[in-house]
Amino acid sequence: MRIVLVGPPGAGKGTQATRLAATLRVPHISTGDLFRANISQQTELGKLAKSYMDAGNLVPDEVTIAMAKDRMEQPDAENGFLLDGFPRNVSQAEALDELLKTEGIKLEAVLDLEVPEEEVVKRIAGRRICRNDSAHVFHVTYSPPAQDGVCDVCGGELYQRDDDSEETVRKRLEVYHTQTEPIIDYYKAQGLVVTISSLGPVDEITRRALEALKREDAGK
Ligand SMILES: Nc1ncnc2c1ncn2[C@@H]1O[C@H](COP(=O)(O)OP(=O)(O)O)[C@@H](O)[C@H]1O
Repeated sequence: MRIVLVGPPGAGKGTQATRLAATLRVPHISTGDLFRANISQQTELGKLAKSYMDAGNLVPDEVTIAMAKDRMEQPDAENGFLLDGFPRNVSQAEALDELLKTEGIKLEAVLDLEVPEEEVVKRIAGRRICRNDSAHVFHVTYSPPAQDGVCDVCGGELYQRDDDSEETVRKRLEVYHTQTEPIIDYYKAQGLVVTISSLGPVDEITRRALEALKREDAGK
C-alpha cells in the first residue's frame, strides 16, 4: 500500500506510522526523522534544516522533495510506503504526484488524524523522546517513564525536541493550518482522504486506522 499520513504536530503520526508500517509491511518514511538524522550526523542538509525546524517553519521544498524522492526510490519502498510528514504543502503534493506518475503508481489513501488544538499543545509540551530510538516516546503527564529522564524500553536518555517548546509548537500549528491543511482538500478532490479521530488509547487508534484503510482498499 502507498499511504500518506496527515495531521497536526502532536496528532500521533509518528507513533501510528511505526505501528501501521509494521502491520502493513511497508517502510515508514518520515521527513522529520530524516532531517533529525541529518542534524545528528551534522551534514550540510542537517545544518540547513535545523534553522527552519527550530523556528517552526518548513524546510524549503527543493531540498525536502529531493530528500523524500531519494528515500522513496530505495529498494525497500518498491512495493509500498507510509509517508509521515510529506507532503506538507500543495507544491510538495504536486511533486509527489509527478513522481508517482512517472513510475506509473498511485496513492491508495491519505489518512487524516484529527485531534483538537488544545490537546496538541498539551501533548507536545510533555513529550520526551529516547535518544536511541525515536519510536520510544513518553509523556510526562499521560505515560511518565518509571525513572525520570530514562527510557523504560531500552534505558536510553530521554530528551525534549528543540522544536517542542510551546512557542515553536504554536508556530508549527499556524504553519500546519496555512500550508499543510490545504493538501487535505487537494487529496479530497482525488477521493483519497479517510479521516479518523486520534483521541484515545494508542492501540485503539491503530485499530481505527487499519479498519479505515481496509474499507478504503475494499472500495477501490
Ligand atoms: N515535508 C516537509 N517539508 C518541510 N519541512 C518539513 C517536512 N517534514 C518535516 N519538516 C520539518 O521538520 C519539522 C518536524 O517535523 P515532524 O518530525 O514531522 O514533526 P511534527 O509532525 O510533530 O511537527 C517540521 O516542523 C519542519 O520544520
